[in-house]
Amino acid sequence: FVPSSTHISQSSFAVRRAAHAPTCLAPSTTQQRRAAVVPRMMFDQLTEKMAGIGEMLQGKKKITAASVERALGEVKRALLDADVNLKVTNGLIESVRNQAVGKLLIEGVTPDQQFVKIMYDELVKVMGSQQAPLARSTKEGEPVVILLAGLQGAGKTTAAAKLAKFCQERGAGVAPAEEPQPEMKEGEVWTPPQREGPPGKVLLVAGDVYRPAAIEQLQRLGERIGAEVFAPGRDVDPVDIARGGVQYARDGGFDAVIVDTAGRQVIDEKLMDELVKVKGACEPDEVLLVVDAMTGQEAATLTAAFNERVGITGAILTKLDGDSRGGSALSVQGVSGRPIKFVGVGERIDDLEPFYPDRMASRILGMGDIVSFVEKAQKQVSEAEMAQLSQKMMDATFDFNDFLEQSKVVRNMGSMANVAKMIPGMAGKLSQQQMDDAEDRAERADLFISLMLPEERTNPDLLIRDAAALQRQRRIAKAAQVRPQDVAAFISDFQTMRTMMSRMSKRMAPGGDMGGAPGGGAPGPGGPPSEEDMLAMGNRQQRRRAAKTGKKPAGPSKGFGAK
Ligand SMILES: Nc1nc2c(ncn2[C@@H]2O[C@H](COP(=O)(O)OP(=O)(O)OP(=O)(O)O)[C@@H](O)[C@H]2O)c(=O)[nH]1
Repeated sequence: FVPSSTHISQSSFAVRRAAHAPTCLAPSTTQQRRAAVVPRMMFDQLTEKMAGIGEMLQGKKKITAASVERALGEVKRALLDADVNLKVTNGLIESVRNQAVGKLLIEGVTPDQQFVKIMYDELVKVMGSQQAPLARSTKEGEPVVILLAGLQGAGKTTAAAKLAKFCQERGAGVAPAEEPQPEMKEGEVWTPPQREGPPGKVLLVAGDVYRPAAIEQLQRLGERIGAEVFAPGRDVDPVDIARGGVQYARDGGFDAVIVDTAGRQVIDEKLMDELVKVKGACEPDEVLLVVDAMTGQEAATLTAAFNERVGITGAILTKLDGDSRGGSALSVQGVSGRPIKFVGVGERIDDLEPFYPDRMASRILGMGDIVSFVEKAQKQVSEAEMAQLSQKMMDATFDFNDFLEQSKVVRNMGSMANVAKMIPGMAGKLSQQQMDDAEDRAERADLFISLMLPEERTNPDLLIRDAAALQRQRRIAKAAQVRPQDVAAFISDFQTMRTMMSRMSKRMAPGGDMGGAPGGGAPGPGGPPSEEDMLAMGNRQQRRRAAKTGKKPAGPSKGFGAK
């Protein structure tokens, strides 16, 4: 299993369905995608500019004051354009300047690399340096109490359910008090361990009695994740609801209790007072402000205001998938002194991630984020499945069902844009058009496979070598309303990919010339195959094909399923 290359190749290899499939889902999918294009581009702009700044110092022998000033001018513009708070921006620039100017070059490190490293360290620092873990209960044997606050529509109710699911799965914050939180050294990251045994018992408390549908929304979400919801109703005082909810959780042996509260349109004194009282009544271990990333640096100002008025322990930054200009992520800690603990990256219940300053800095600098990419991939595919899959790759028995399964994994990881952002070197490299095309091509590949007979899916040779292979391909093309060549191209590229995967897996397996690590066929110490390896393999194939047919090898391949 090779997460990056396999997934990306499948996505980019797949074919446009929207144009052909008679489905009413296509327009809304496209609309949603378009809606997300503009804001997402804003974050990409920051990444693009950052990449350009490193290039400004390329070829220089040492970092001079003049070159640093020029680069810093660009950094400042990029940060302000991304709506980063002015004070935070100035602090960051000053710090980078102090470190960069006159810095002696480390042997083997170019000035641009050194500058980028300084920038990276400063970005990480500005965002709080380390991942701030969810609090644990301070009272032995009692549930951890988490209070959520925020403005209307920030995503508070959704965040409550997402957090409940996170606590059920990870057991974060629900460990017994006698188990001390590990001491973390500078730069070390603590990730809550995956919970063993039954899921954590989490209670959701419906304390938003003002928005008519808030209680029902929480009940629906609770039902979906199998978490009990404490909801005495809209006529009860929110302070009593919070107190009663926490007591109910204590009596019922819950591991965590999450209290949802009423949203505010603006900072409203009356509701703020009520929040202070709710806090007093439920004595939370954690008070998290849910803020919307779309509001840029406003999210940071709001966090500071709530902290001053109510006292909070951190923030959940939502909708980072929609507008990740960076302004909010980069400003919250610096302006409010409170860390971002989680980020919301989509509307689905699983779309909540702990916030890692280092990974975010990598993304901003366009260095990609292989760590969270692999983590996400691992969550989707169990180790046993990975071992089975890599065996299939080695034996070249990877079939169309496996292909579909893999496509599903990629989809579950998010949009093509999100996946691409996490791969080093890919961030900012693909245009929106290219990503849309890749997603559409993947959908069309799925369509072709859905039109195959079960025996064709498990035995691709029926579509490749069988006497009736051409007839079978034509049948699929007709049903999909595409040209037979389109199906033929897809199948031929599938076969090429299968052969390539088999060779690659063998090379990476223990004893192979790329010396893979034991188990699962994951890339070994030699790392994943290089681009040259991939090309060499493609060329070898072309040469072999050319030798067979007596024709000269064609130019560079246009890719799987390309028209
Ligand atoms: N794209 C995206 N949408 C989100 C995210 N979090 C929440 N939303 C959406 O934002 C909208 C508002 O979310 P709610 O959870 O209802 O907001 P709320 O803060 O509870 O609203 P009030 O109760 O009015 O204060 C919903 O449509 C959610 O699906 C996220 O991380 N990404």
